[in-house]
This record gives sequence, structure tokens and C-alpha cells, in this order.
Amino acid sequence: MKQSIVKIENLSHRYSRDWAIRDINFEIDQVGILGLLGSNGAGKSTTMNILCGVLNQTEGNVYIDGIDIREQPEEAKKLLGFLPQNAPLHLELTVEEYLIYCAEIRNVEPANIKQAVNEVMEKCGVAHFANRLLRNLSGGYRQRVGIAQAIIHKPKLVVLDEPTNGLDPNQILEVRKLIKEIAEEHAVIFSTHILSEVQAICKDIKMIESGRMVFADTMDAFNNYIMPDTMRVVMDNPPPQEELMAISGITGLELLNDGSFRLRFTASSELSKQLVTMSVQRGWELKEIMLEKSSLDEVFAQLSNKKSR
Ligand SMILES: Nc1ncnc2c1ncn2[C@@H]1O[C@H](COP(=O)(O)OP(=O)(O)OP(=O)(O)O)[C@@H](O)[C@H]1O
Repeated sequence: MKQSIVKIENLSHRYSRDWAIRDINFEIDQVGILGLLGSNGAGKSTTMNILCGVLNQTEGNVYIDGIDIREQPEEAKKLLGFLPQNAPLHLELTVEEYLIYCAEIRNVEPANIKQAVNEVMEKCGVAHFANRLLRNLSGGYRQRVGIAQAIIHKPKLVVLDEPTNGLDPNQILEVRKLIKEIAEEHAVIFSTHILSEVQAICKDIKMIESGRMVFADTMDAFNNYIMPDTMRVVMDNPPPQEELMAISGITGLELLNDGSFRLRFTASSELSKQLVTMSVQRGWELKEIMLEKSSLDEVFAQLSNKKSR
């Protein structure tokens, strides 16, 4: 069996009196995206800063590809690239100058620096801005440069702390696409407080709340474990409620005041497609389908309830 790229054992940290994280354990595979989800202050940055050797843990162990980051920090750090929250970019440098500088501090062989910089600029879609000052880049492009510096030395593990924060919806889609491409060759840890971000791109999920791990499994398992999402449906000629309830995948139904229905459904069902087809076949005159996703607060409340039962 292949060794996991990250192994975290009983990790705990306190800055002063209170524990910021407590007894965190997980392992991750060599490629793919792991989502680290938690609300603000949950302990994500603390976990990632320790994982990347920026902060020394109070208790517990972190191994990067089998190397203990506290005992051999330099060796372990060669294997990882990190985009911290609010990454400190040197705004007075051009994209190319900045990436050359990053390659140098990452000990890329001098003879290979030019090629390494060109490769990451190409991969991250910033080659056409090679000579532009970082201060003159939009947020989305700065973030791409931040990701480029994180992979310049071809690390096995790439850690991205809230990489889509502050971006507009188009930039978010572009950065997500880039992260997916990077995850084909690297293990990626993607931290965010936005549930839909994790649902959009992650294979596995670890959810942290108040410093403790409250859920760890695949994204599919998570989607099945939490209360299924709901869908609001408007039809001009709706069928009797029993007919809707008989559709496989629908687990609950509520008639709303405006005459629309709220349907509760299992995460894996392709209900919207099915409803459109059935509406045409049976003359329900479907006018609107709107997905209603659970918020992070609701998910956390559901997880807490399930645990205390
Ligand atoms: N340098 C610090 N000194 C003291 N307490 C800190 C420090 N950094 C974080 N904390 C506290 O540790 C806890 C975890 O914070 P952390 O930044 O890890 O959470 P987070 O999930 O990354 O949140 P955010 O998304 O807001 O950054 C919080 O209660 C926070 O106030």
C-alpha cells in the first residue's frame, strides 16, 4: 500500500490558555483534493500553519510523506507548497520576477529556474502577464500567481488556505478549475468556510468546528449523511401530492403558501431531470425549479444533533 502523503496524529495547539485545535487526526492520499471545511475561527488556519511548518504544535505529530515536520522541517517543507490566507505577494515585482524569487527560495536548481517559472506561468494562465507588476493584477490573477508559487518546486502536497476568498464568481470558477487541474498531479488541501466550494471540487472532506474534527469521509458520504438538500418547484398544473411522493428519490414534501412545493430528496438522485421529463409527459406545466442548499450552520447543527443522539 502507498504511504499517505500527510499523516496527522493527535494534533492539538493552544496559543495561550484555550485550545485552538484539539486532537485532530487524519491521513490523505497522494493525489486529489481534500476539503478542510469549518466556520471562521474553527481552527483551519492553525491546522494548516502547523502542517506547513509555519507554526509549532503544542501536542501531536505531523508527517509529510513519512517525514516528521518538527524533526526534519527542511526535508518536509521541500515536499509541500503553501498558499496562506492573505499571501504576502511582493507588489513591486513583476509576475516573472516574483516567481524567480520564489523558485530561488525554494531551492530550485539555478539552471532549471527559467523553465520552472515558464511552466508554472503557463499552467496557471499568467504567462501573458509575465512582465506586469503584481500590484496591477486583479484579485483572481494575484491568486493564480499565489498558486503558481506554491507549485514552483513541484511539491507532492499543495496547501491552499481560502484560495477563493474575495474573488468574484467568474474568478472563483477559474481558480476552481485551476485547482482541479493541479490535483491531477498533486495532493491538494483546500481550506474554506464555504460549503458549496467543498461540494464543487473536493473528493474528501474533513470538517472542523471549535477546534475539533466533527466529520471526516468522502464528499458523497457527507452529502448522504447531512440532511438532503431541498428543491422548490413551481407548477401551473401540479399533480396530487401522492403522485409526487411516489417519485423515487423524493423523501419529503411541503406545500408552501404561494402554491409551490418544497421537495426533500436524497443527494444522489437526479431529481430535476426526472421532474422535467415527467412534467412534459404528464402535463404538470413546470415553471421553475430552484435548488436550496443547506448552509454551513445548518450542516453543523445537523452533525451536532446526530452525534448527541
Ligand atoms: N495568533 C493567535 N493568537 C491567539 N489566538 C489565535 C491566533 N490565531 C488564531 N487564534 C485563535 O485560534 C482559533 C482558531 O483560529 P484559526 O485562525 O485557526 O481558525 P480558522 O478556521 O482558520 O478561521 P478563519 O477562517 O477565520 O481564519 C480561534 O479562536 C482564533 O481566535
